[in-house]
Amino acid sequence: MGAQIIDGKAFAAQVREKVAGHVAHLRQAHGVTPGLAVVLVGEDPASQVYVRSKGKQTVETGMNSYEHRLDASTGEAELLALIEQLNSDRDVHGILVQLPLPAHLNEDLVINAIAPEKDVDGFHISNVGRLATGQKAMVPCTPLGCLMMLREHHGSLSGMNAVVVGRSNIVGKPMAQLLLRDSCTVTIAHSRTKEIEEVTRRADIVVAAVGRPEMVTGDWIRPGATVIDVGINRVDAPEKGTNEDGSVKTRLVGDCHFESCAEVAGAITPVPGGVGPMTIACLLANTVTACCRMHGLAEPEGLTA
Ligand SMILES: Nc1nc2c(c(=O)[nH]1)N[C@@H](CN(C=O)c1ccc(C(=O)N[C@@H](CCC(=O)O)C(=O)O)cc1)CN2
Repeated sequence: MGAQIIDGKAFAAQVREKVAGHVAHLRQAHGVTPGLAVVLVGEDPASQVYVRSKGKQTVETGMNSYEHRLDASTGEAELLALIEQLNSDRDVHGILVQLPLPAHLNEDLVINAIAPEKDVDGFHISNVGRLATGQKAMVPCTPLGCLMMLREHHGSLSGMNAVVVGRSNIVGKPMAQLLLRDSCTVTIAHSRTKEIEEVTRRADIVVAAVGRPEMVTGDWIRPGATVIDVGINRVDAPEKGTNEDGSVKTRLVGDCHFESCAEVAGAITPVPGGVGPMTIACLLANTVTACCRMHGLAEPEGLTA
């Protein structure tokens, strides 16, 4: 393995430290405590873990955490009424609705009901448009985390060739916008891209966000390129044996085949411990940013796009 490992866990800890420092300053100098409201509908086990972790880290960094857990059968009107209440609550600076929502709820409708200035996920159509047109926006947490790691690793990204594999609204598209804003030459590749390996082989930076386990292999990567793996896929791991109930044990893998990519790349993020931890750290950063913007205060340095 030749590649340097980009340690997202350690980098996320640094981001949280910066967030905590700025929160302490806001409280002492301005008497303001940022507050984050997280809404979870239903009992999806992974979502429950993420929401618990968000609440814990919010409190650990000195902010107020407001958790709203709603039954899986909650109707749209009830959810929208809660969002309306949080929109007008002056103690709440950030609002996040954990995704995925149960199938009977319209995700776009719900997200667009959040006040754009409190939309710490950066998913509201107004923030999407502002990002695309180079205006001040709330930026989606996962792409923001990737950008922070790339800036830390490379310094300037100006003039680099970046290929984003995946075109989702949550990661692929905003990632491409952020790289463009940092003056990269950006290509978005996807499942229909012809000779995709040749496209990625031209890249100085490959961001893989397709949701397909280990799709990107070492022969897709230009020697020395930086690989950011956004995928978090749980796959069977028969080599680890079975659980007490007889089911096969599992392991997490990214969208990149780690071993073969790491042979060729100059730097790579692992899964787990790469992009994932940065997602929650950037949520905390966005909450502080939203709070500062709402109160007309200086934004923390190094925590925004
Ligand atoms: N409203 C939102 N919903 C969802 C988002 C989001 O950004 N906003 N992202 C994901 C889930 N997510 C946060 O919500 C998230 C996913 C993964 C991790 C993480 O740290 N992963 C670890 C591995 C964890 C494990 O062992 O299972 C890692 O990669 O090291 C954090 C947050 C979907 N929903």
